[in-house]
Amino acid sequence: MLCVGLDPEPSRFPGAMRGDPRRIYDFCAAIVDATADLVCAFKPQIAYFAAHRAEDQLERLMQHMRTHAPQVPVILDAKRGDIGSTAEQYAKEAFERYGADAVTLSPFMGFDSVQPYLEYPGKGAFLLCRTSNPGGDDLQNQTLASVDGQPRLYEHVARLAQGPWNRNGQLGLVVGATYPAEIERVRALAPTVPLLIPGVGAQGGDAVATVRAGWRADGPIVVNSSRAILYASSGDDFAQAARAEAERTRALLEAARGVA
Ligand SMILES: O=C(O)c1cc(=O)[nH]c(=O)n1[C@@H]1O[C@H](COP(=O)(O)O)[C@@H](O)[C@H]1O
Repeated sequence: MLCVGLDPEPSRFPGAMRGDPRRIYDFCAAIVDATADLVCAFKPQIAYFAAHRAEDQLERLMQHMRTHAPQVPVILDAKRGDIGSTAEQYAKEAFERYGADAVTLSPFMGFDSVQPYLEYPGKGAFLLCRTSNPGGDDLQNQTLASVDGQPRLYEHVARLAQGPWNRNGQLGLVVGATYPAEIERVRALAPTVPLLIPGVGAQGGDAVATVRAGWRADGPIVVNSSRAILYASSGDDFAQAARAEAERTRALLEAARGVA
């Protein structure tokens, strides 16, 4: 159930790497090598690469993961969302340029903004549903008076992803570990779609409550932790420390599933 998020921030790199954006690949590859046998996915966040003009390092990292951890799917966290013709370019970027297995998307622009990603057989898209940040409330918790039953916006997204939008079983949903009650609600509405759940670790989400609310034998969950694992140590033992933190988080998730 554990996904390690790859959000490289050079100012937090250890030792001689600190502050050097040219070491983004080296840092992330070391984390990948140290944790690959513990995880069900890796999730590189594209902004952490693009902000440093390090897209070439992201390409190398994607290649590294394919070669050294071919069993681990890679979710490119890009949170895209645009009209169909532009979405086609974003889909090409995610699936052809970077070779990602899945991508994160904002569903705000509607089904035609999601459809181009679904043209890639075997690839997945996780739609933002109830995000981990406090401001997620501002729109996602609004009631839709025009829809039957007057659901909240995030509940409507969950229904669409479980039903009419999920034409080939390629959709999943993003729900924050910081709101377990809402994870439970999403699970009731979307019992079988995979849930990507960020927010454990640095954002303080409850790993045990997350698993109890979201995990089902026929409904997988992918629980992401980024900073708590990446920066578990600021010393030269950073990769070992990342592994230890990943083991600790994974054990918590597994224990919670035992009683789920
Ligand atoms: O789509 C995401 O991955 C995402 C959705 C969400 O609701 N909250 C959220 O934190 N994320 C991402 O998940 C990661 C969380 O990082 P940490 O808080 O360091 O574990 C970041 O890359 C965020 O961009």
